[in-house]
Amino acid sequence: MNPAEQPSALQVRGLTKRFDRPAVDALDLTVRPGEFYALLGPNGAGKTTTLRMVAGLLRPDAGSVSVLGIDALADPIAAKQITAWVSDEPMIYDKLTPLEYLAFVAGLWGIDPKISESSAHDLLVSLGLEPHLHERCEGFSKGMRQKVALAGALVHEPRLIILDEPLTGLDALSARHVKGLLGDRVRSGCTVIMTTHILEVAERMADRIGVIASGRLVAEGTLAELRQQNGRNDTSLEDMFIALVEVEAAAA
Ligand SMILES: Nc1ncnc2c1ncn2[C@@H]1O[C@H](COP(=O)(O)OP(=O)(O)OP(=O)(O)O)[C@@H](O)[C@H]1O
Repeated sequence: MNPAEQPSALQVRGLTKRFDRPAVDALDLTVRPGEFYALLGPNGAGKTTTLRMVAGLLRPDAGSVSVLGIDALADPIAAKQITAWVSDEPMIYDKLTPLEYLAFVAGLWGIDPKISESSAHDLLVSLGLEPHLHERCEGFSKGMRQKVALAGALVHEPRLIILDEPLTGLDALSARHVKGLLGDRVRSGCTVIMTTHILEVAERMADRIGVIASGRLVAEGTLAELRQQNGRNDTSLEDMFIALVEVEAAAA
């Protein structure tokens, strides 16, 4: 397919969710196929709520979500088959070992165990879990559980990988493993959308960065484009982020 005809990896239009006040406010967002997209924003900006709606875990009040051309609200199962969602509060089955957990998830997706076994093994090894493959998850630290949950989310070879704060609480080596794995997936054509409060990660890894404040996209672009929009070439992402968020807070 001509790249110009390829559907967006994610296209969100007018996405809205209100709790006691608007959490996501008529949000438009487009992420291109094969892009590493970092979503930044202050606490309570609406990042998780947005991504939970995209992943089909929360029904929007209004708006549309399209994942690689699939209308995710009209056909949530088709959208979920090509999407991975990794929450910041991983849930795994404690009584299973990482290999058993991945075999269980592969079974849910109907994947042939002969195929899933070796890819599950490779996935867990790439995340540094080789010494723990046969230990029950109940004794695992939060970071180890996060990595098992990430591996589980990738078992069905999703084309769009959505992660909420995947690096929080990981030690330096684990963070490197996760970043390496995500980088590999992007190089093989997957799209990654990730929220993070670690601006250095966004700066280093993301092709484009979106900044959300009060449920709206207030800035978007490559780091160079964000600097240009800000009118300064020497500004750090942290300075730009704080300036954007302060402007939004003053306007609210
Ligand atoms: N289930 C819920 N019930 C009521 N309010 C909610 C619920 N989920 C989120 N909110 C509210 O919606 C707003 C957006 O929250 P959200 O978790 O999306 O922000 P966030 O950008 O992910 O923040 P953080 O960086 O702190 O994780 C907040 O004001 C939050 O209190």
